[in-house]
This record gives sequence, C-alpha cells and structure tokens, in this order.
Amino acid sequence: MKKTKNEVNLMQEEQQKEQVRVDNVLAKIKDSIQKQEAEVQKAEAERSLVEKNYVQNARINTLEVDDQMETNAEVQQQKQLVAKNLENETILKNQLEVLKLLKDSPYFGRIDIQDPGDDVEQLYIGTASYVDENQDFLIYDWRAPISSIYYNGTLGSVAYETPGGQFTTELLKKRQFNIQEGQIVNMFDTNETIGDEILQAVLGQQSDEYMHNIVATIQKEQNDIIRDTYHDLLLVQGVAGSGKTSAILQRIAFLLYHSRTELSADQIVLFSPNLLFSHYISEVLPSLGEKNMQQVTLAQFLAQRLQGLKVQTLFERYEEKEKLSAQVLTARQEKEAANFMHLVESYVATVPATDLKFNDLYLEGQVIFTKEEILTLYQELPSLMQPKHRFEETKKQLFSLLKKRIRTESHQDWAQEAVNYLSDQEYHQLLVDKSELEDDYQGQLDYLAYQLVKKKFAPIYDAIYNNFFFDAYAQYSHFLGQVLPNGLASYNENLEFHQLALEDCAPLLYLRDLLTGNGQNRSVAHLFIDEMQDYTLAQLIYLHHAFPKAKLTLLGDAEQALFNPLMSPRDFLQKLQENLGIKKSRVISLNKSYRSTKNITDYMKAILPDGDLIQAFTRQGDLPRVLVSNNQELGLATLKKEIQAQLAQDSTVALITKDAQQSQELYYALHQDFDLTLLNNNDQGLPKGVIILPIYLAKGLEFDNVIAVDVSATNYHGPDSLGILYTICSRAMHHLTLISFGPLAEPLKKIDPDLYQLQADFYLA
Ligand SMILES: Nc1ncnc2c1ncn2[C@@H]1O[C@H](COP(=O)(O)OP(=O)(O)OP(=O)(O)O)[C@@H](O)[C@H]1O
Repeated sequence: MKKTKNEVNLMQEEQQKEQVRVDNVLAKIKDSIQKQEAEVQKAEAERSLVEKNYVQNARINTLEVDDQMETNAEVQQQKQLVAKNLENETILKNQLEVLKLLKDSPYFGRIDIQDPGDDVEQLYIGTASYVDENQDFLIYDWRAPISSIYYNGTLGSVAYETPGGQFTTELLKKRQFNIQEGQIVNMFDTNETIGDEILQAVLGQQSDEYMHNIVATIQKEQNDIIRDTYHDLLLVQGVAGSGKTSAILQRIAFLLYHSRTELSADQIVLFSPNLLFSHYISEVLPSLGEKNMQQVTLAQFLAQRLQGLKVQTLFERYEEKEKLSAQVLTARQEKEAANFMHLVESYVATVPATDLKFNDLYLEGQVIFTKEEILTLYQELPSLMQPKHRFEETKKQLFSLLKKRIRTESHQDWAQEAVNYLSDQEYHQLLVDKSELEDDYQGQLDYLAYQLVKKKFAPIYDAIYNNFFFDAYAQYSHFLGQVLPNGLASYNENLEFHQLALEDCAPLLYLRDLLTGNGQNRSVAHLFIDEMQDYTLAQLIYLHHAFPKAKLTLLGDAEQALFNPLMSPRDFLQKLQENLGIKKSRVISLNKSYRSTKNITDYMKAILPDGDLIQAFTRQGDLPRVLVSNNQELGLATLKKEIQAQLAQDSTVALITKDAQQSQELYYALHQDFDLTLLNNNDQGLPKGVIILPIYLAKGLEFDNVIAVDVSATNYHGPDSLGILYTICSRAMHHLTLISFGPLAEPLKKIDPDLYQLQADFYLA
C-alpha cells in the first residue's frame, strides 16, 4: 500500500528519534565492551598466575609420604582453582562475544505492549539481551518469552508462554528495523507476523559461502518449530526453500537458551546430508552467540560403528546404479522396512543360546577361552534374563576368569623369572602406578610378575572389552537365514570382501546392540535429522534406539526424493509417525518457499504432481530459461555461451548434474575454457566462480545462479526423475537455466510454456 506524504514525514521523524536511541544504546554497548575487555585481560592474568603456582607445587618433591599427602591435597586444590579461573574466563569471553555481536546491529524489532492498568512499554528485540548499569533492559533476547509476541502476534490482544504459565497483553505496535554499522537503513511498522519489506530485502541478497541466521525475519510457522519444547518428536515437512534448515538452527539456539543450565551444545547432534552442507551451516549458531552442535553424516556414523568394514554409502549406491536382480531388490526393500527391525527384535528375544555365535579368544596362537566355555557361561545364567543382561553378565564373568588366570600365571616360574630380565626402563614402567612400594623382596617380585602377566594378557582384556568373543556378522547371517533367505547370499558375498551394503547396516547394528547391550548413547538430549526423506524407516528406528534419551526433530521434504521414488508428503509422515512409536509427536508443514524468485518457484512447482501446495514468496525475477539443443555438441557450445553470459551478472554459477560421473564429464568438456571447480564428496567448502557438482552434494545448499545440465529425456526417464529435477531447480535463488542435450525430459515438456523462456535449436515435436 502506498503511503501518504504525511505518513512518510511522520515515519522520517520517527526514524530520527529511533536513530538517537540506537546511538545511545551503541555508546553504552561500546563502553561495556571496553570494560569487558579489561575484565577478560584481568582474568587471563589471574589464571596464568594460578597456573604457574600449580606447576611449581606439582613439582614439589614427593618422596616423603607425609609431604606427598599434603602436596596431593594442595595440588588438587590448585587444580580446582585453575579450572574455576578458566571457567570464569570463558564466561567473560562469551559475554564479550555477545556484546560484539550487538555492536553493529543492536536490535531488529520493537514491540509496544500494555498490560491492563499499566503504562505502555516499549521493548526492543535483538540477538541477545543487553542490560545497562541501571538494570534497564535496553534489548531483549529474541528467545525471551515476551519476544515471541514479535514473531507470532498481530496487533491487539496477544498471549505468550512463560515458565510460569500463559500471559496476555495488548500489542499496540510492531516495528522492524534494518540497522547496519549503527545506522538505521530502513524501518517499518507492521501488523503482520513479519512484514514483507524487510524479508524482500533479505531474500534479494546474493548467496554467501555460509548460511545466514534468520533471527530478524522468522515467520510464524517457523517460530512454532523453533519454540516447541513440549513434543518428543517434531516432524517438519517443508517444501524446498521453506526455511527448514534455518528454523532448526534457530531452534537449537532457542533450546540452548531455554535450558541453559541443563543443556550444552555437545548434547545436540545433527545428522547432515554431506560435508559441504556441514560447512555451509557452520556459522549460523556462532552468529547467534552459541556454540555449534555436533554434526555427523550418516556415512560417518555408520563407518564409525562398523570399523573394519567398508560400508556402502548412499552416494555410492546412487552412483553405482547397479543392475540388481529382482530378488536382491526385493530383499533390499524388506531390509529397509520398519517390519524388518521388528523381526530383529523377535529374533533377539527368542534365539536359543546354542545358536549364538561366540568366538574363541586366542593369545599368541593359544586358545585362552573357547567358544564352548563362553557359551556355558552364558547358558548357566537364567534364561529369563534379557539377552543383553545375560551378555553383560557373561562378559563380567570372562573378566573375572581372566583376572584369576593372570594371578595363577604370575606365580608360574616363567613369570617370576621374566622379572629378572627386565630392563631398568621396563622395571620403572611397571612400577608407575604403584604408589607404595612393597618392602619385602618377594612382595616386589610378585607385584612385578603380576604386572608382566597382565601386560601379556592385555589383548585378551581388550578383546573381551570390545566383545570380540561374539561374532555379530555371523549372527546376522544366521538371522537372515531364518527370516530372509533371499537376502543372505548378497550379504555373505559382501562380507567376504569386508564390505557391507547400506541396507544391512541398520538391522545388523540393531541386532548387535540388542544382543550385547552396547551402542546406546544416553547423553544426547536432542537429535536432529535433516533431509529425513533420504533415510529408510529401518535407519530412523535404529537412530532412535541409538540415542534413546534424545528428543527428535526430523525435517525434510518427501518430494526432494533423490534416492527413492517420490512419495506424497502425507503418506511419508504417516509412515514415520506410525513406526517411531513416540507418543508426544507433532507434524508441522511449511508450504511457503522463500529461497527462489516467484518465477523459479512457479516453474519448480509445475514439475510436481502435488506442486500446487507450494506457495511462492512474491519476489519477482526473470523467467527460468530452457535451452534445448539437438545434440551434446551443440548443447555444449550453447552452455559455454551461457556460462559466459551468466558470469557477467553473478559471481558464482553452479552447474548441477544428475550424478558425479556427469559432473566429471562436464568438467573435462569445459575446463579448457573456464576456471572451474569440480566438487566431490570430500569437499568441505564452496568456492566462488563456476562450480560443478552432482545434485546430491547440492542438497540443502543454494546458489544465486543455477544451470541444470543435462535435462534431456535420455537422462531423465525413471520414476526418480521428478524428485531430482525438482531438487535441482529449487537450488536456484535468482537465476535458473536448464540445458537439454536432445529432446527435453517428459516432466519438463508438460510445464506451461508461460512459465519459462524457451530457446531451441530444432523443432520440438
Ligand atoms: N524467515 C526467513 N527469513 C529470511 N530468510 C529466510 C526465512 N526463511 C527462509 N529463509 C531463506 O530461505 C532460504 C532457504 O532456507 P533453508 O535452506 O532453511 O530452507 P530448507 O527448507 O531447508 O530448504 P531445502 O529443503 O530446499 O534445502 C535461505 O536462504 C534462508 O535464509
């Protein structure tokens, strides 16, 4: 709506007043920064002094027992002092970092509220709170309960949640600011959640190597995801570019604030689709004054749990495009279904002890424990015990038998004699842990012999500790033999080459964990899984088991299905909810797409059968361009011209292909004409210029300018084509071009010609 001249003047006056406030607040913040820097310096000096004392005290001669005890106590005290000083210093440094965050842009929002019978209050909202020396809140943290009004409420009576229950107040004004380097660039009053003007400006910017936080422009439905602390499972189905990743990173920052005393960033794990993505999002939390959570890819997680085997990755599977027999394909589907995990559970509950695959434990070619002995230990335990408890108890007994064995061996002549051949160095090494020396000669000898034997038997100790007396791989083979004989041959064959197919990982690990009681990480409080559509139900069930205390936030887009045929979002969510068995669960759908211009969004919507559900954010741009060439040679010539032209307007142009092989071929076809970067699975950073990458590495990323190569019918014909084409197009923020070497892929041919600009070298039938 156009503003009247009067309104414009009034707003200018208001802006001047607001600028005076910004100047005042910034002056105070700068002053606080100076004071804080001095505090940090003081703390550093204090710590270094305490550390020096600690080192000196630790060196004190510890020969006399009395002195030693005294010194120990003193050293402990000093150690605690060092730790306390360090903690203090870290807190001061963090506070300093937060102040620095506020230095250029202290806040982005203002709300005027009025409680019944009270005066109107003006609250300013920023990345962190700032309280002046008079204890006045000059800035409220965006995560404070009252700040939720800014994101949620339209003017009038509004409610907000606090730890003490729900409150209501009257929201009289909502104002947005864009403040850069201390100057208000623009400001708007709005009645909506967060008005379009600022969002337009933010979304129109160029992409960056790192994702930005969205704290100033969080939308209402994103805010719901961010502030939910009630549910144990949050399922976020969001169309491409709807801000899922942005929202969950803001959510992590929110959770860290909300549970400051109980939750640390280390207790939050995010499963991310690839290393480029991990790098891309790594600056968001620090920009909000928080530490990063742990990040891991599924491939890293599985490889870590299945050391010694070469575990197939999703990307390898996608690249290999193996011609699998119908039998192997059916078996794969079964292994990836939720029911297969339930079969594992029943198998574990009923497998007779005599079918358990125990191993002999050898030391230097000699059996120390035979599998029969181990089985007997297991069998002697009550059969009503849960398998994992029986296993743990067996393990305990093995440790205690080993201890006995070591004691007996240490009295043997060979051990006592071996002591005489110890070098000085070995002698001292064996005595390292001994705080009091035995007086008598025999006592010393016994002690040393015991240590020697213990050292010799250490591999057996490790083997028991690591459950090497149990062969999980053979057990899984036995399980397959019973429940899915069709899936056995390929598994055994892989195993011979120390390989494991992706579909076998989750059930195998589940079986191993349930039988041995290992593999659960109870310290993780929140588990986030991005791109959930790329996970099988079996994998999700396993992850839920592996992090039993974690609340789950799963997010993705059923339609960005690269690795599986497209599934309707509703079916996908229903399946997940049914199978994860979590009671307090909530599904949130995000249908508005923010990343791309309206023209690009309209085009990518048209690829999908359910595309109408996607709402485009109204940011205008150019129509996507579709360039169709008669053959590859002509197509490449067109592509070269296109790259040249695009480089004139954008500093980065991303050429996205269907797979790595096509990326590589494209690289060789273009590298003499351009300075190119070919990205692969191990790359962790995004350079500027022309980059080439397969779509699965572009997951979650975005680029100013995308060229999709090659979108011909020969390249895209399978059932997975829709998902891949949609995902490629949705990576573009401002400019999208599609190049086809030969006739266009069917799903693109069907698109309304008004939605794109066509340039063809030949007649399109
Ligand atoms: N509320 C918002 N304010 C400003 N920018 C936003 C907002 N929501 C989303 N965006 C921007 O939209 C783009 C897409 O966001 P994001 O990557 O989080 O979406 P996504 O749903 O995870 O996408 P995809 O599934 O396609 O990878 C980003 O540039 C992000 O900064």
